Amino acid sequence: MPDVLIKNTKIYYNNSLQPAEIIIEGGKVTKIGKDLRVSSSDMVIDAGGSLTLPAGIDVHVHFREPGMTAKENWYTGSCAAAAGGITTVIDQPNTVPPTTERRTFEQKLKLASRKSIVDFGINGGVTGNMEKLEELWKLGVTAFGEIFMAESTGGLNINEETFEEALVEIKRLGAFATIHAEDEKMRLELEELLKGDISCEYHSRVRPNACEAAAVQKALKFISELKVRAHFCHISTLEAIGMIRKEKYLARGENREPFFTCEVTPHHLFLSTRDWARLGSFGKMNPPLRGSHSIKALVNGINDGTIDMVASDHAPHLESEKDVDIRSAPSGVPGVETFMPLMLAAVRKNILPLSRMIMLTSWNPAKAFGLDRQSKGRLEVGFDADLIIVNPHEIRPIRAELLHSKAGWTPFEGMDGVFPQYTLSRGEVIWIEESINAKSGRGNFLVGRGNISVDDEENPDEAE
Ligand SMILES: NC(=O)N[C@@H](CC(=O)O)C(=O)O
Ligand SMILES: [Zn+2]
Ligand SMILES: [Zn+2]
Repeated sequence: MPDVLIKNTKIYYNNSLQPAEIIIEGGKVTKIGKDLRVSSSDMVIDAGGSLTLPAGIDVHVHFREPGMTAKENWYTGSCAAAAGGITTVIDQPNTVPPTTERRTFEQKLKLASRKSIVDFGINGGVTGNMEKLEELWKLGVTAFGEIFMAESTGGLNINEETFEEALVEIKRLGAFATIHAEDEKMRLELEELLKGDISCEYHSRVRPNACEAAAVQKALKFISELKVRAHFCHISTLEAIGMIRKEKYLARGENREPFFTCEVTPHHLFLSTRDWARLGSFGKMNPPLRGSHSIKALVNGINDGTIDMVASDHAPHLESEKDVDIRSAPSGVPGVETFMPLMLAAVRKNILPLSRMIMLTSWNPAKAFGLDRQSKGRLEVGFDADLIIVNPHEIRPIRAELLHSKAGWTPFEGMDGVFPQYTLSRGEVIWIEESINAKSGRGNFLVGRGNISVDDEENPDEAE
């Protein structure tokens, strides 16, 4: 008897939506068909004609634990993820203490394993800790970074020399670098020049498009010289999109995969410098809100394949912390729970096709971050049953009071969202009828590629 039968649903298959039934056994999808003639199962979900889609994989969250648990913790952050249709997250290293060595990695792993209700990866931080990268990689970090080329929350930014050294070491390890690309020197110069500017828009001026473009250019140079696998976090500008498009075009010309991937956030897609008036210091994040030309370029980039994935950069801060003058406010906005709802609403509005949205939120992140190895990222037989069931016609305004992050507010208040009716993680229903249905700690650690014991297990013949 199957564990779960999803019936009366539609899936996206062969370029169209098709009626389907799905059987889940042992946490994996084991059968998909039009009419599977199953007489009984432990659990039957009648989807009532709604869609079943792969759940989201969010490769960029800041769950703030250890050290900043007033803002978020692994339980609240993962509940927000589940309620928003995300079943896999990758946590960033700028916690307190930062995840830059064995001790702090193990501390975070323990906390996350005890509390998370969704599966998770943990990234390793890059500061001056060159001699620690190997141990972190072997412990199973998913990737290194986000490596901060400029100042942001946590103050983990490094200079150009250290950045290059880190990429050399990451290449040596056969690992993967994720990069927060903004130019610190330019930011500091502009900070000096814009001293008298006390408007909120100041934050967009002190980190202008050129600030991101300069850093992306430098990083691209190192990446292609070293041929190191890399990923650009939260790309936000017309200029950066142009450079990335060109590099990918050159790679195609040489008949090879590009060395890098990139992500864009929902806040850079759906908010703009026009929102400064509404959001004030709550609109402060790095990179900052951009103008309409950049937003058009991002939309083009997600449609033409220049952008590989969407990630939330969920960076919760409390209302009391944000509600101060623009210079004192911390940078970052919450977004893990609104990520999929905003993307699904964008599909409804024909901003992008459903097929592209599925790629951007599940398969592409799984592939880039090596989670395909762990059966993540597809609604297909043999893959983990990480699924959402959604009615795409059910658009409702986003309301902070209904969200689960400790942040308690959202920059997307009142905007349209399509929320999941069900979220399943490895076949378990963890979100149903507007409530969480999961024990803390049910989430699994997705050990990274560098962990030797994993490789030994998977390829016993190849072990040295
Ligand atoms: N995006 C932000 O503005 N803030 C992030 C850090 C980061 O991603 O730069 C945070 O951790 O608060
Ligand atoms: Zn960042
Ligand atoms: Zn971030």
